[in-house]
Amino acid sequence: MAKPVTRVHILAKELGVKSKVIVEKCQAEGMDVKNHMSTLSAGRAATIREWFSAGEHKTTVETAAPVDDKYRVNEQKKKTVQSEASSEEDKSEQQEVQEQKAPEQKPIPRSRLTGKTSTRHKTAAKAEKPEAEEHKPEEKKEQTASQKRSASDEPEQKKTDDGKQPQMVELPKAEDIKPAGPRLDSPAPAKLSGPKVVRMESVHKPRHHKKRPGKKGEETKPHFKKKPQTAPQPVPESAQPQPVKSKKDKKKKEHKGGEEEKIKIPKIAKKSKLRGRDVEERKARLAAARGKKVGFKTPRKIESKKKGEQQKPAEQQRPKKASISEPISVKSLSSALAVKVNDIILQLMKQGVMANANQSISVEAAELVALEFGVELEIEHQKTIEEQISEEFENRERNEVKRPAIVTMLGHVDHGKTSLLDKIRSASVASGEAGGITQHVSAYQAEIGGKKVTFLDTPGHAAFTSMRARGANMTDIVVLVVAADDGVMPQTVEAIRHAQAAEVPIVIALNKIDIPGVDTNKIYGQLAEHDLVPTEWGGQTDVIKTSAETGEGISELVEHLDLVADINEFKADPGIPATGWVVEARMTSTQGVVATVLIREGCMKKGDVILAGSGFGRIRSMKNSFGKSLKEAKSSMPVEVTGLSDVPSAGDKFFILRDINKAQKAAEEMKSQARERRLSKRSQVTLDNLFSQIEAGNVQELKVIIRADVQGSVDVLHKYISDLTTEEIRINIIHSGVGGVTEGDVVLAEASDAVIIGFNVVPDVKVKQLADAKGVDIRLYNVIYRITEELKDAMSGMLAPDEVEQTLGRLKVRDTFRVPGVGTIAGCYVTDGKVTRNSRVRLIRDNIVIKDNASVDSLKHFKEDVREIKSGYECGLKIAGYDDVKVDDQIEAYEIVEVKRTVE
Ligand SMILES: Nc1nc2c(ncn2[C@@H]2O[C@H](COP(=O)(O)OP(=O)(O)OP(=O)(O)O)[C@@H](O)[C@H]2O)c(=O)[nH]1
Repeated sequence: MAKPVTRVHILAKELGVKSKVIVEKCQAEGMDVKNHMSTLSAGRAATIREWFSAGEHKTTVETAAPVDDKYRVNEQKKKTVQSEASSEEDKSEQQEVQEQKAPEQKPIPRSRLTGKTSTRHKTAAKAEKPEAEEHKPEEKKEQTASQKRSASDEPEQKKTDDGKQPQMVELPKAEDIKPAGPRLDSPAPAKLSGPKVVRMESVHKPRHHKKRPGKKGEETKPHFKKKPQTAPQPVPESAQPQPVKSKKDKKKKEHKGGEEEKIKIPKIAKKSKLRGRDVEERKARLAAARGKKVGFKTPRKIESKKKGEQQKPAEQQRPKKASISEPISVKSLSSALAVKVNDIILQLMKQGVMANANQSISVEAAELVALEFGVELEIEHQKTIEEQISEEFENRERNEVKRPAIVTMLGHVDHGKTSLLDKIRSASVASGEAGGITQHVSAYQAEIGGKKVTFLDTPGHAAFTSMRARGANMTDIVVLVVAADDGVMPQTVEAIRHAQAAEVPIVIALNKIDIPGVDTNKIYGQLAEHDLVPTEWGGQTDVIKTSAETGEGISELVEHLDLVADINEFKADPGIPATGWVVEARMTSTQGVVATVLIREGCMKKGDVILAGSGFGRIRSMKNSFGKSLKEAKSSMPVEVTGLSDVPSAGDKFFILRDINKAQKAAEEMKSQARERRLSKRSQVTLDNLFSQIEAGNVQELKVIIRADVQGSVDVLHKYISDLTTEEIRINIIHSGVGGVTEGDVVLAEASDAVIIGFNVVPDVKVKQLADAKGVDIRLYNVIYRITEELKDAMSGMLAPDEVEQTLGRLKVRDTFRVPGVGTIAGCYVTDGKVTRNSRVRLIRDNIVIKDNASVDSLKHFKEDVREIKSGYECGLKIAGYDDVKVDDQIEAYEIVEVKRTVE
């Protein structure tokens, strides 16, 4: 659906110029346009189009100072912009060719040129149709000639692109064209009021930019409906008829007669007055036109424009610009926009956002609402106290010294992570650490042979990644544990991806080396396949052979990790007040809140004021990972502290502060912000918002996770998707694998801001729920070209998922019945949602799609035909045209719904 307004970057894309150029030009002309995200009314957009269109869109008064020719978009340039294939070099060559050609073309009226007809010609032709009817046969002839020429121009055009020969051929022929008189089917010229309008709006640029991408085989993919391109109908000015006798049109005719320059000069002098009136008039016309045709404009606006001066008091009071600070609640938006809360709730509902007055909404939702009410919304990001404190800590002067490395162990199940950690810890105890192993701890510092290393014992890859997702990049090094008797297994690969995504050094612990007959070379080969070429093979990855059983290689591993810390210069100032992360925290009945924190840098003492997430207080007690009471702890040390007022979350930052009141204020603020955050949606990169994120400079790299039914598909997708990398955006496939989308994929996608592409696979219900909760975009396909098409469209801001699949329910096949003459009936149990007679269904076996997009032939409850069956009931279902249903198969019921786009 078209929108009443647009944004600078969208218009820039359309015109093929940089947003910055438009912004600068607008500012120079006194328009209130701030940046590439600024909204533009349709009137303004039309004015800007004219500035940048080298005379094609004659829609506004000629009041603005001319745009520098290099920014004007002529036909040739537009073509270049649209053509994805053309390189920067081509562009500059093309410009050169045009510049050389320009003096030749100048004296020739545009209407005489063959090739593509400009919008202006179309207008002229339309306006003069009645008289032209008399010359129809002649015109038809001309049309055919033009068509031929236009077709033959294509190769000529290409030559130009190659820099061999410029376009605009057959100019003399065009002079022969003498179409005269208007055509019958032309609409009557618009009658407008307003004395200062020099030229009328004649041809609208198609407003609908968001359409489904074209199907395979189509040469081009128009993103909006173009009027069928008829043959060019150039109308020489001399032959133009004058059907309208009004003064205004006479004036218009004068302009067409080539006296534009003369008229421009006095208009420039009256610039500001004219612009205001003209823009207002244009807005009114466009609003009225839209209201009639598509009716998406709010009735309020149309009415107010119809009434002219008599605006409603509420609208009069409404500001043109408003600012608001995050988090944005419906109430605060209501007062900022001067719009009733109920009206805002209504607009949000139209966007599919359900919120009450006190609820927080996302920035995007707020911007869209503001847009609907014609208010430009500025979002002020107020620094939270935590951010202020964090900044203060970052900006402190430092006297840095080496600190122990912080290490996380990852690897396949049963490859020996826990055994290795236990061994290191007991070796550490044996090597003189006081106390004893009293309990299982989530982090501890080992000291073997004078080398200190801190180990984080996270429960799995997901925890490691979700910590990272929260900004808690606690780990300096990942130790990848690979059992020598088992080699690289699926979870090892997953761990490699997580570690690679975290961009931390990876050290391999080749464990269980004590087991006889292990083939290390085979494992090296497997590791090399995942870009981890061992140093023994001349690569960069260190492999330490260990045995948690015999203790072999343990001290070597610790020494090596210490060395990596040296090489990577993990440094910190041990003297400044400490800061770091919360590793885990719990409430106990005896000690209150007990939190294990990891000091990233600095020093903390018993009695210090601590702020950790929503908790604050004075440190009552402090213990090391062996249960020994401490008075002081330094960089890279994990310690257990008590004294916090509230249980912080794992991954929260902590700070040692001087002022307890400041700590209390910050903790309270964080508590309320955490609540607000939970309520408003997280803005994860999705294909829908990809373009706006690229434009805003938030994304230079699109991270993708691929899941497919077979390895062959994974390989093909790898190639196709990697090939989409452009100058503006790089595609980075961070993980790929065979089988359904897993929870691990979703966690990885969330942490890395990646999009998941599934080919012939589906996520199970739990995974889907997780993805929804985390705002992770899972895109499912069953045709490869659709993937590349949609990615391309997303990257160019043209994605139009106006048809969206909506899952209705899931069924489990409990039994199958063969009915002669009918086929196989699946005896199903609806485990989730519902299935209807009109649903589309897909058959899934082991998370792999076996049959998709099938319809339901029959749906029965016992012997009765039914329209739908809800969760908890059994049914007999026949999939149309498919009989290979097996017990334990899953059937997913879904429907395709049209969803209004909300993407900018
Ligand atoms: N022979 C031998 N066995 C080992 C070694 N390390 C671990 N094991 C055995 O391997 C099994 C699994 O070890 P764990 O330490 O529990 O493995 P894990 O990777 O922590 O497993 P999860 O915590 O389930 O992921 C246990 O029976 C250990 O005794 C080793 O170096 N040599």
